[in-house]
Amino acid sequence: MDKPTPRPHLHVYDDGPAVARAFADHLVEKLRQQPEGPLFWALSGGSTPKLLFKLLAEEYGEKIDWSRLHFFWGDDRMVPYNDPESNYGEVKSLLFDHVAVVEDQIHPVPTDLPAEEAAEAYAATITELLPQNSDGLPIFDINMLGMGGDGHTASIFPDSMELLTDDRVCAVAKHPESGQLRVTLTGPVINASDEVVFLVTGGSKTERVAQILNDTPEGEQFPAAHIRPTSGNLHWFMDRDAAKEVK
Ligand SMILES: O=C1O[C@H](COP(=O)(O)O)[C@@H](O)[C@H](O)[C@H]1O
Repeated sequence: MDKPTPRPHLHVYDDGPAVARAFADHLVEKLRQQPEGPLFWALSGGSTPKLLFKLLAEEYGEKIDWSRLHFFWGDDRMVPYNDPESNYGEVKSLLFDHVAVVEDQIHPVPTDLPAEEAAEAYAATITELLPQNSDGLPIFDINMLGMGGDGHTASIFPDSMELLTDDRVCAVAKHPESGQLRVTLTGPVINASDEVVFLVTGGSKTERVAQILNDTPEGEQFPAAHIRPTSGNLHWFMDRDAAKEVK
């Protein structure tokens, strides 16, 4: 018999800033519980992470041993690092420029390469640096994700569900409306993470969150519903608006 999928841990706070603070505290606690060694963190873009990076820079500079953190991205857009669309560029200006991170431990997607080459090079970097599970998949300690209003996560969109089972570490994705190219971690890699944490806020996500977390048949068509780490450590940090219709 298949093992039942454990229920995600749901955490609901008043608003986006409270969600960002709760995640920052969660990170501090994770470092405390795992007091030695590196912590491999896959970051995401999005509105709530922006609040998080600003908060970490302003209030957590001294609370975190930054030398233990190794930074990667769950997805990034194929734009220069100084483009406002760059997920890496955002973290650099909001966080890395203000705290004692170790430069050599920051691993952005090499967006100066053509997209397919960038995906392959990024997969090679991740494979070289991270520990692997028995299936040869890299293990991120924390994979932080957002969810778009269309149910996408990382850059796995509803029209490219095959990326949820792709056997590569990274793949090229295309935004369904703008056609913008991106590099994303694939589903098996996200699900091999020791812990996955969604940060989702705002009333524009209420219906999608309910479809996914209430286990409705409609929810299955959205990539975010298929993120079920084999470790069982799945957390959804939400504000009241996003979680309003979760039963
Ligand atoms: O395109 C992206 O969007 C998602 C969700 O962002 P949000 O602003 O709706 O929270 C994000 O997780 C992903 O990294 C980003 O590239």
